[in-house]
Amino acid sequence: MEKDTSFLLTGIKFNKKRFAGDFARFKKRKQSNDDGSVDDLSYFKREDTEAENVVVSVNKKRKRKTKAERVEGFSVFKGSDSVPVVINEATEQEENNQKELNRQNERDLRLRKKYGIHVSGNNVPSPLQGFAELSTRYGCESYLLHNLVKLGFKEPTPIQRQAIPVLLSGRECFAKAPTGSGKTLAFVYPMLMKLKQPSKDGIRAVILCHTRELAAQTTRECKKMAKGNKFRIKLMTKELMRNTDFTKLPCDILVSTPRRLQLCICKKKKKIDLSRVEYLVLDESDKLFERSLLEQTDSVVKACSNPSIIRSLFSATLPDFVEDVARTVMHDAVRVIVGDKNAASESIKQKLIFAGSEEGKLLALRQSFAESLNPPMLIFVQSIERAEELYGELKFDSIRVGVIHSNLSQEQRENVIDDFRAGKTWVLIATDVLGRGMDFKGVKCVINYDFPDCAASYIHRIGRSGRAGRIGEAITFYTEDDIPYLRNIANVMIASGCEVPSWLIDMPKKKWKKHYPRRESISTKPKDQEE
Ligand SMILES: Nc1ncnc2c1ncn2[C@@H]1O[C@H](COP(=O)(O)OP(=O)(O)OP(=O)(O)O)[C@@H](O)[C@H]1O
Repeated sequence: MEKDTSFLLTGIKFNKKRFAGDFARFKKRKQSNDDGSVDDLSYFKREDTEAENVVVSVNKKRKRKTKAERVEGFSVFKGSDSVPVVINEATEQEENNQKELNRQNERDLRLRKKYGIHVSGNNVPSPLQGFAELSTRYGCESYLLHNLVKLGFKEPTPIQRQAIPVLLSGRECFAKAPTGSGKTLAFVYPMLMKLKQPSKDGIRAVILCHTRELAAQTTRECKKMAKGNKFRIKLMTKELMRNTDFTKLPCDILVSTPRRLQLCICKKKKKIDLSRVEYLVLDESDKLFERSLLEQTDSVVKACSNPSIIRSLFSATLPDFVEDVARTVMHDAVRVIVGDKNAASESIKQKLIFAGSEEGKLLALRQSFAESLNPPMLIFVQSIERAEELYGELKFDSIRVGVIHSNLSQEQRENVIDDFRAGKTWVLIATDVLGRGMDFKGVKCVINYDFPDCAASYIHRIGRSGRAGRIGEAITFYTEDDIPYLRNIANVMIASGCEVPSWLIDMPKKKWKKHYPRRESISTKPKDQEE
């Protein structure tokens, strides 16, 4: 490949011939493992009796096969007259196998239908009936199951039911599932299971996140899930970049933004070696493929050159172009979609409010605080400048308000997040830097003070509330400038099961380019007093 071409966008196909060995290895991998003994399986709901039946019937199948082999041996001694018996047995065996396969397929279909899981790809592994199957089917180590118990997770979420078996069976995967539906565990857990034990064999897994905040959060989640094992899980911080000889860095899982990792790849001396990476996750993958991050993401994907690498893409939004990239770059990948492709999480009550003007927005906001302030609450605006302006307006009101955007130092950003998590701040004003991936427990309400710039951004922003099955609320202010784009939001609302007034449905659709209208500044000062 030429030096400066994009790896992701050149339509590279996996060379099955060249990697025939790996290909065969994937095929050979067993999906069931009978020796997983965990003391604590009773904690998990025993929905998995069907799965156990499958394991039992697979064993039966094995037994039958042994019988067939014995018959074959017998026929050798007995002479040719026993051959027809062998053929009959073999045919019977094949029929039974086929019947069992059909039954399994039906069970899979039923389970996928129940949880709104849609899959495409060859031989997609069966979804999980429950967490206990991680042990019975995949021999998951008991410390990992104990960690699930400690985290209070009783049942897998739909994306976890399907994506975990896909990744455990060594398949690449691109997945879309609603915000707050546990995608992090869906990619971290199989990674920990596959890595098995810590090793000093260079960097073994990489998780790319679009912001430092998300990278820090994902590192923390990884550590929680890996507790009890001595995996080296590292966050790519400025200090690490500055002070580390990457040629000597033992690291099982590295979590980073694409920019920081690219800088380490391009270092002249002691640069990072990603050629042994076995697992690569692109979280918020559609964001990573946007123009601003594409080049950096591309260099990381290219540097992860291990031919048997397992790559996966996760997001709550999966535009067609990301699917196209996934299909060209990935090998025999499985596509997993949970719910409707253009929907937001169904647990969020979505409202649109016509605020008339910029002044109207501020009035409406203050009025809603006066009627019922329901913290913690996030307010999204379209720019750094507007975030500061709104903060300037609200900081003297009797609410605890904070602000976050990319012009703050790393330390300031960390402090703002810590204060919000700790409940010291009730209302956090943010730009889209916080619009994706961040998991703040119990955010009750998201206000889109400024209309989002695209449908995906709407879905991610409002998805900061209504997480892990909790109820959330999303209020979106709009002015005349935003009216042409209302229909696009209405589509998301309809797809997520919200009621939408008929006049909105009748509006014409407008192709949504990035929507950043020039807005009047946020201020209650009379115009002649503004600086
Ligand atoms: N099986 C489970 N049962 C209950 N809660 C879970 C389960 N799995 C994950 N969670 C919790 O759900 C919350 C949301 O998970 P996570 O942040 O992974 O969502 P996500 O799908 O990545 O969302 P987003 O698209 O916004 O990034 C977290 O607080 C997590 O601890």
